[in-house]
Amino acid sequence: MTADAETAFEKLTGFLATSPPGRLGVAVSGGGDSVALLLLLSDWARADGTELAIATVDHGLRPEAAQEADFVAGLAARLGHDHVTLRWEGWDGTGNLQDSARRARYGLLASWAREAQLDAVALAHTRDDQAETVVMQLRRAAGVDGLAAMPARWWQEGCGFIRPLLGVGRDELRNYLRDRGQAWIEDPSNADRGFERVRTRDALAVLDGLGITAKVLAQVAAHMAKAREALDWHAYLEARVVTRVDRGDVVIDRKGWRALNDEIARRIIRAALLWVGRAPYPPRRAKQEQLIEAVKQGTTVTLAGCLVRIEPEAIRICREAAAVTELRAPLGELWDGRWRVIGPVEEGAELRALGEDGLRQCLDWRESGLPSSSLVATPAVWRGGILLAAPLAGFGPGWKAELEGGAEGFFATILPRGN
Ligand SMILES: Nc1ncnc2c1ncn2[C@@H]1O[C@H](COP(=O)(O)OP(=O)(O)OP(=O)(O)O)[C@@H](O)[C@H]1O
Repeated sequence: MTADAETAFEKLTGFLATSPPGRLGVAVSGGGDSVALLLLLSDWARADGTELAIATVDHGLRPEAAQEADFVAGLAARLGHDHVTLRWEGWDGTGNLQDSARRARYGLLASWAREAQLDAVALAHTRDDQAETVVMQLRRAAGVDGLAAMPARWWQEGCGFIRPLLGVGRDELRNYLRDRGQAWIEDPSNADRGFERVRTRDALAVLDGLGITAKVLAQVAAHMAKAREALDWHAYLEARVVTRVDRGDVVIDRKGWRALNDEIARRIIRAALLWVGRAPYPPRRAKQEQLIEAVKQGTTVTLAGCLVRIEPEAIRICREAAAVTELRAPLGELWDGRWRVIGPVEEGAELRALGEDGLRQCLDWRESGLPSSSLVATPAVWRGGILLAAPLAGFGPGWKAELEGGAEGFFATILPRGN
């Protein structure tokens, strides 16, 4: 082994030693980083007796993608590992394509891992990717969380993801591949200056001259990740004291919240918005700060699919009715990503928001103790225009609505996610 190969292999082995997976998935695009990861992991797996399974995502966006998947399949077969190509057909033409493709990729990998009963899926992000992420976050005036950049381990959609090469440089991996005589596919978008990441890569070459190397930037990310972990713990412990979950709402004690350190107070509000509003990302920092100012002034506001309602003693964060008006789900499936409604089987019935019309039919809704603004955004069972049940408003015997993950699910979102 060359020096580069040895360092990369040692770092990978050290990373995996902390919690060795029994069956490991590897996400391989065919690019240099992930081909190197595959080769390194294949050597490690042979020595360790671990089973590897390989997946390539074909986003269906470039004609070459199918050939790239075949290239990876061939390599996996040569190394003696199973390979699957996961196809994405879901882009509806709305939103940011890159972002949608990335989210779809993680979704496809997670469901593959769950089905194949893999303990984790490894991705090939390198120290250089980490450094680029830090610089891109600087541009967004990020705080501790953003500068912590990419975590080395995290859990998403029922699947553990790991990035065992975050401590290894891209050049080391390329040298390793050359030494092994292993080809890879160069992604043409890596040279497209239309992408922020490519421009950032060029900027890093300039920063390098100032001693701000990829290694230094990756260290900054590691320091920030430690700080983030401490802040998450602090926020979690305080949330336990000042916050409770009331059905689907998060209710924060106003006095207790006002006495908190600003950063911790912001984290608790942000967690509540994410959990109630189901958004993949929190609102921008400036928006969060405006919201906090409004809350301090005692003004009720809406943000990120939530209604933040000021009560005499509490800040009640509930789902915004307008955000769920169009949501529909068959009975038995999750509604609004978190509610499961259970009751007698009803032909032709579906889940929709209770809404104002529905609430008018729930004569005893006040007995629920929930404000009408919360109730209108709760799940109800409808057949056409007929309301069959509204479990949270006490309408329809034999029905109940349960929160997926329970109230603890909220507190769990504040806990440190792992670095
Ligand atoms: N089409 C793909 N099929 C399988 N794995 C992929 C694919 N694209 C990316 N990956 C995995 O993700 C890693 C990072 O890829 P890349 O840098 O292109 O993603 P990104 O979009 O910049 O980052 P991220 O996915 O974290 O947002 C790759 O090294 C590989 O492990």
